Amino acid sequence: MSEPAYKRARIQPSPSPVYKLDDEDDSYEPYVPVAQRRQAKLAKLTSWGANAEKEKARRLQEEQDDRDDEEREEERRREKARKERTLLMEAQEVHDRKAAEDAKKTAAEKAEEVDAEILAAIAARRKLASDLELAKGVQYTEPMKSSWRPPKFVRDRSLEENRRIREKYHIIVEGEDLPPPIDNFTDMKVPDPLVKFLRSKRITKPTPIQLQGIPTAFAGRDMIGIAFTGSGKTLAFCLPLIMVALEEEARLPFVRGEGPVGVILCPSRELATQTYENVLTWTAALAKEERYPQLNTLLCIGGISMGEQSHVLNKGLHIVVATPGRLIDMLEKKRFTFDNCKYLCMDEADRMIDLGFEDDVRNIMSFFKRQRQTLLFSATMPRKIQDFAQQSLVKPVLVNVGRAGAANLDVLQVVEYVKQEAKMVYLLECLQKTPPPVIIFSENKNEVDDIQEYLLLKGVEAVAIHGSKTQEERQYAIKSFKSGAKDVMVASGVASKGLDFNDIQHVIIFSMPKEIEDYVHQIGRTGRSGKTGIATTFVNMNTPEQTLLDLKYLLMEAGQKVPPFLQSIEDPRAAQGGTLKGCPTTEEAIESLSYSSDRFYNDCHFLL
Ligand SMILES: Nc1ncnc2c1ncn2[C@@H]1O[C@H](COP(=O)(O)OP(=O)(O)OP(=O)(O)O)[C@@H](O)[C@H]1O
Repeated sequence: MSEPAYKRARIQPSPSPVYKLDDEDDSYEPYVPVAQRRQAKLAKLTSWGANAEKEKARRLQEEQDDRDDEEREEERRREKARKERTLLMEAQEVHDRKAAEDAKKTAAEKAEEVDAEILAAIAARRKLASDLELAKGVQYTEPMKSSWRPPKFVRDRSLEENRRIREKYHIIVEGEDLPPPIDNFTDMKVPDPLVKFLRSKRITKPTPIQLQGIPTAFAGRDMIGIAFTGSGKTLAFCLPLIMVALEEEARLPFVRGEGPVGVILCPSRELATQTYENVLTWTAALAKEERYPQLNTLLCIGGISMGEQSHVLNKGLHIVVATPGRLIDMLEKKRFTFDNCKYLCMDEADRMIDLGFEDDVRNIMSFFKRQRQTLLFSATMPRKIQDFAQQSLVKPVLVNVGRAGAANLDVLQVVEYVKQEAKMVYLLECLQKTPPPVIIFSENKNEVDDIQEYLLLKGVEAVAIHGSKTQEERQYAIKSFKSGAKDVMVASGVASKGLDFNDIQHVIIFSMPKEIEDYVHQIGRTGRSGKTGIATTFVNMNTPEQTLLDLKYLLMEAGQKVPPFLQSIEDPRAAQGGTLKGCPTTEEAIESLSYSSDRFYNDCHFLL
C-alpha cells in the first residue's frame, strides 16, 4: 500500500498569546521610603515571632488535649469494665440467689410460675379475635344459629338423664344450655350413606368425645374438646363441618370463586394431610349416593404445589384443611376468601394458641367477615390456656373426656433406665418385644438420622421423618410406613404429632421429651381406637428431674408400674406434707380414669 499523498497530523494548538496590561507589569515597584521599609521589616519580624509562639502554644495545647482525651477514654474504659464486673457479680449473685430459691421451691410452685408467665405473655397480647373486630369493638354474644335439632326422644330427656349418660362415659361438660349427649350416629341425624361407610370401617358407636362433641358442634356451639390420643377427635370436628357444607350447598350450589364454608387448621403438614384424606373419604362416601352433592376440599399446606389442586380451586370450594402459614399466604393472594366462612376448627389447639402460633391464628381470624363457629380440639390443654381460649369463644361448651393431658389407658407404659452409650444396642433388643409396625421417637433430628442409619445397617426396614426432611421425603416415609412396606419409623416428636397409623404395636421413646404433654402425644401413637399397645421409654441421668417427676405421677395416675429409680425421686412438696396440684393421688387418679380402664386391665394381662 502506497503512502497517502496527504498524511494526517494532529494540529497542535498554538500557545495563546499572553497579553499584559501596563499596570500589571512585574517590574513595576512603587517607591517606599527607607524608614517606612525598615519599620515594615521590623513589624514582620515581630509578627513571625508572635505567630511562632502562638503556634507552639497551640501544638502544646493540642498535645495536652490528646493526652486528656486518652486519659478520659481510659477512665471510661476502666469504668465500663468496673460496671460490667459489678453487673456480672450482681447477676451471678441474683442467679445464685434464684437458684437457691428455686431449689427450695416445689415442682408445683415452679409450674405455677411458668403458667403465670405464659398467662402474662398471653394477656399482654389479646383475645383470639380478628384485629378488625377488636378495632370495632365487635363482640358476639350469641352462638351461631343451626337448623339441626336433636330427635324428639332426646329433646324430651331430663337434665338428670343427660347427666347420667355423661357420667357413664366419664364425660365432663361445662357451659350454658348444654346440648345433649347422643350415643348413636343415626340419632345424631348423620346421613345414612356416611353411617353405612363408618360401619364398614368398624366405626359403629360414637366414642365419648364424639357422642357429646358432635351434637354440641351440630348445634352450632363453640367448643373446646379435650380427649385422649386416638379417641376419634378427627371425626368429631370434621363431621359437623361436612354437615354445614352440605346444608350450604343444598341452599345454593357453590360456583367457582365461592367458599370455603369452613376451615380446619392443623399445626403440621402431616396432620393436615391426614385430616384432608379423612375428609375426602367421608365426602366421597356421601357423594356415592345421588341425592348428596360432591363437596370440594382443598389441602393448603407448604411444600406442595397449589397448581396440582387447581381443579378444586376452579370449582366452588367447601372445605379447606390447612397449616397456618400457607393458609395466610393463600388468603393474602386472594386465591379464595373467608367472606362466607362460618366454621373454624383448630386441631392440637393448645399448640396453636401456644405463643408461637397465636399471631398467625389472629391473622387468620382477620380474614373472617362475620361470626364463625370456633372449635378447639386437643388431647392436652393446659388449664390456663383453656381459660384464655374460653374467654375468646362465644358461650363455649367444654367437653372433656378424662383429665386433659392424661395418658391413654390402652397403652402399657414401660420406663427403663438406659445409659446414653447403651441406647442404640438396647434399641435393637427392644424391637424384639413386638411385631411391627413400631415407631421410635427422638427429640433430636441428628439422632433421628443416626438411629435410622444404625437400623438400616442392622437390616431393619426403617424410614425417618423430621422437620429438616423435604416434603417429598416426609410423604414417602409416611406412605411407606402406613402401607406396611416399612416396619419402623424413626420420628421427631414435632413431625409426627397427631398422626394416626394403623395398629402401631410399640412406641419406643429413645429420648424422653422435656414436656410431659409431648410424651402423652408420643405414646398415644399406639393404643388407638380401642386397641392396646406398648410404649417403652429410655431415661437416664440426662433426663431432667422435673420431667422424671412428671413421668412418675403420670404412671401413677394411669395405674402403671413405677420403676424403682422413679420411685426414689422425691417430690419436694410431698416431702413437706402437701399434695401436688394437678397430680392426683393414685386412688384419686384411678377413680377418675376414663371409660376404658376396665378394658385396659383386661386387655393388658397378656402384656404384663
Ligand atoms: N367411633 C369410633 N369407633 C371406633 N374407631 C374410631 C371411632 N372414631 C374414630 N375411630 C378411629 O380411631 C382412630 C383414631 O382417631 P383420631 O385420629 O381421630 O384420634 P385423635 O383423638 O384425633 O388422636 P390424636 O389426639 O392422637 O390426634 C382412627 O383410626 C379412627 O378411624
